[in-house]
Amino acid sequence: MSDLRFSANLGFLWTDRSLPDAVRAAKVAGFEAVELHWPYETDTAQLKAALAETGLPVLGVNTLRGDVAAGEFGLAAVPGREEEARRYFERALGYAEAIGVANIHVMAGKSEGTAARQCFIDHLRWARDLAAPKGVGILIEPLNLRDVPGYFLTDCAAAADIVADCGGSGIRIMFDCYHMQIMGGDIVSRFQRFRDVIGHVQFAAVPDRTEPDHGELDHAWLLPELLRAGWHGFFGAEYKPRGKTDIGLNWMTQFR
Ligand SMILES: O=C(O)[C@H](O)C(=O)CO
Ligand SMILES: [Mg+2]
Repeated sequence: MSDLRFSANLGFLWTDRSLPDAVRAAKVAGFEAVELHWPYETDTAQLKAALAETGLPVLGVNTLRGDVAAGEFGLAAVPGREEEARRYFERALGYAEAIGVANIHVMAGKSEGTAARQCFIDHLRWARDLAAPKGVGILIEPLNLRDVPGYFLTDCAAAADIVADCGGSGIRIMFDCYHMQIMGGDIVSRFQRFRDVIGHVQFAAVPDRTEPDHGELDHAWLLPELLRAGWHGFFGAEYKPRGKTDIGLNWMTQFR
């Protein structure tokens, strides 16, 4: 593999296997890290064993979204839901400590306005102060409004302001090229502008969020360009395979 290091997002990849077996599959495919969405039903001992066996680090887990059937997508920026949001964070932190996870993605939820922003900031400060002594960082991710109408956080500038208002340390932006392209594009200059507060990068084809081998974004150009723009971390493959995950992995060969 070139200088690019890839992380397999197991919320989308190898979902036909148990999570421990998905970790093993990621290792065989050449990924150098994994990231999870909501692994909470998976036994931590079994997951830990697969991680130890493969040596893959876990870059992140998400806080729970709430009542998904009712359209909820996180609670951290939803006034009136503060206690539940804190319980979700504590659950994520407990799981992160049990298996060893670098970051928790705190999901903001659907809301708007100054009360929602203040609610999010209060939650993030509290969460960061709880997680930092345990060596766990916080990520916040602007999402696109086409997939998640009404989501509170949709824009890097707003996310960077929130990080600053939280005091700057321990909280970073998850820069997902898929969402960024849908919410205005200009990905490389946006990355450069917010580089100092970016803590993870993800990608997928736009517009269909499948393998990064077609569509609006030329990943063979974009990902090395982000390295040139100063990114030193992993690139999270957060796409929904068109078929079996293994069959769609040819996109990786262009980076070898
Ligand atoms: O959908 C995404 O891009 C996220 O990274 C996520 O974790 C859940 O929405
Ligand atoms: Mg993402």
